[in-house]
Amino acid sequence: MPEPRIGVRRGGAALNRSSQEAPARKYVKTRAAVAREAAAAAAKERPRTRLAVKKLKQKKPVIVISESSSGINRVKENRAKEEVEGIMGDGSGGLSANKGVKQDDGNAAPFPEKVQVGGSPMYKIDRKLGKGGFGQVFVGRRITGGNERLTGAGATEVALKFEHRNSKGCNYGPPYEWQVYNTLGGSHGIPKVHYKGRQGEYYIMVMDMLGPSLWDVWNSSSQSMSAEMVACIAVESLSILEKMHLRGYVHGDVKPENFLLGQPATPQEKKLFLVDLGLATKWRDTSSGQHVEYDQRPDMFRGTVRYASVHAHLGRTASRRDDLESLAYTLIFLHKGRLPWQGYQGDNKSFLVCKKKMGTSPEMMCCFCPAPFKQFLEIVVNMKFDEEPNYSKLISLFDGMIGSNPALRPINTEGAQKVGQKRGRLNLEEGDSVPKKKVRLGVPATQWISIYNARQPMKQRYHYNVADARLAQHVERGITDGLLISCVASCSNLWALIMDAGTGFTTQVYKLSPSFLHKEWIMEQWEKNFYITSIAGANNGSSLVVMSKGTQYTQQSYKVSDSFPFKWINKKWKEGFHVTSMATAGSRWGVIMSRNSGFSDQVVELDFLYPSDGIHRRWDNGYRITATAATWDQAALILSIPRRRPSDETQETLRTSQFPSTHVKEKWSKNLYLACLCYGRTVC
Ligand SMILES: Nc1ncnc2c1ncn2[C@@H]1O[C@H](COP(=O)(O)OP(=O)(O)OP(=O)(O)O)[C@@H](O)[C@H]1O
Repeated sequence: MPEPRIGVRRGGAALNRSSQEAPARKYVKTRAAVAREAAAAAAKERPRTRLAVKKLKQKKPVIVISESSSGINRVKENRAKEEVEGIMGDGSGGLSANKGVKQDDGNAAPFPEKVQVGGSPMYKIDRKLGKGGFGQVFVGRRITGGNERLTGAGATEVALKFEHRNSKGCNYGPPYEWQVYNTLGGSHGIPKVHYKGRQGEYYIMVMDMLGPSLWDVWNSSSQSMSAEMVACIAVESLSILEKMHLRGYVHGDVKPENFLLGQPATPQEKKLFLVDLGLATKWRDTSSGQHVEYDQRPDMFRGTVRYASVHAHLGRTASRRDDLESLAYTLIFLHKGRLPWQGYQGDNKSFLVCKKKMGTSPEMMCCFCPAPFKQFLEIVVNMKFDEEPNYSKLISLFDGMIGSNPALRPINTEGAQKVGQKRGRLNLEEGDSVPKKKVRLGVPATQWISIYNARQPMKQRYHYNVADARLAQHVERGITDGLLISCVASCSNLWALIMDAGTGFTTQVYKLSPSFLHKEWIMEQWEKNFYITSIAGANNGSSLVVMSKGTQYTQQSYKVSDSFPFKWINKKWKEGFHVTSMATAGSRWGVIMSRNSGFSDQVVELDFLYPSDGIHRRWDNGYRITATAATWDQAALILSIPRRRPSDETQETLRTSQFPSTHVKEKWSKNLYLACLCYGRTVC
């Protein structure tokens, strides 16, 4: 069966080494970054749905500790009851897909017998051509007007795409897809829409009638396609995508079901078309001509799980690279007949598929495929968010696999031929003088991630490989020397402890406990006006929680869950909370959010490897890393904009296989101090 898709209509280069040490990543403010910050500041004046940070009245606190089945909170105001939020251990958030948006209109209003919309001829509805998650497509046989033509507005047979007016895609009027067809319809490889309008309960689009989809062809040819056939598909689909991208759109749902051939026994039968523009989005802003801004919302998935790019799974803003990654999976599927992540089921299917995509090296994925498949996959999965694809080069990869006589090719490749003639084919080595770092190695590795901030000179101390029994003596010695704990972490069930003189806290308590996290103790301390300032969890499930007095927090809430709790974080952001600490214990996440955190905005970077590209983009927009945590599978970084900007915004990151003891000393000599620390997945 074709793979269902999920979606709502309308809508860094990491390491090229396994567990070796990574060089320092440094934020240096360039002129371009300053300009981008100014643009971002201007953009902030526009309404944003992202964060609505309400300023709370700073009343004299009345402590109410509230607990319900839904969460653990410390409320420092008289508004306790309405503030109780969060579910401990419900596993919400993470990579959960945006389910339930597809409408099965099985029991919707009956389809009319005849259709006439937007000045079209009258059509009688004939056989069904196909059904997707949003619409149903029928043959429309013209019964008035027109002439005996096979194609065009007066064609005797057209395709009629129906979408029920109550379907999710039509909440705000006609389907969003109509708008996209207005711009793209009739351009190379996109069918033309001749008429559209509403009739009764349905929005109806009258378009060129096409033939079978590539999925149909694959299915009726013993579920495999020859390398030459797939190479032709690659060449032509790349030229279709190139033209679509040139017009500022990404398709967003590239898959075999959405590539249709022309009608059989017509001159179009070997021509390739791309349909279903309902998930298309703009990668380029029409008025400014600028690339759209980067963002990641890990709970936002649009597309079809089997073919979606990893970035789409992770909720990153769609860009040209995503169509190409989906095309790579489409081509491999058509040739090999299977993708390694088929067969996953259940609630966390999207997470498991994404993990498998990340964990399968291009070599593994393309074994038994001709070399261009691997080369293509490698190029597209290593592309940056706003990188312009080198379409000619990508087409060139497959060119050599295709017979030289165009008339004998199983698929027309006219579009690509034109592109090729115009530009001339590129030498494959061209532009490859600087080898790109590969992000997907298929060799997972865990490392320390350490973050350093520029600060006034101060005393800082670190301890690592600390067993439970030795923790107290380190802490006590630190306290005697005027230091308090600023950060804790864990690796191999041993603790790492950072103590310094610059925390601003007045008093501190901490608790080692066999559970993640010790609710009763936390609530007791909340009652005494302590707030959680640092947490760590060990693989054996134990935790170290540090709570302090003298913070600026006015309210605190925490959540423990089995997947990264983005949904909860997003909800708390809207209530004015920000993430102030984060940790993992095995595969569980623990996130602490506080009110009055001193941040004006916050974002998340979550990935199956260290998300270099995303971090650099956030840095350029004024964000700095303020919390990190990682499991064996994923690394998460919280980046925030402080309300009061420090005079020196320098931040550096390091990834090292050993605790970065010598590096820390080097950083100290440059007045850079450890600010966050975690151990977990950084390479995939
Ligand atoms: N112009 C056309 N000519 C012939 N068949 C078509 C045409 N457009 C669509 N179809 C058929 O109808 C099916 C559903 O169409 P389409 O993909 O546009 O609907 P959808 O509801 O948006 O699907 P999806 O669930 O993929 O979003 C296609 O897979 C194809 O088989």
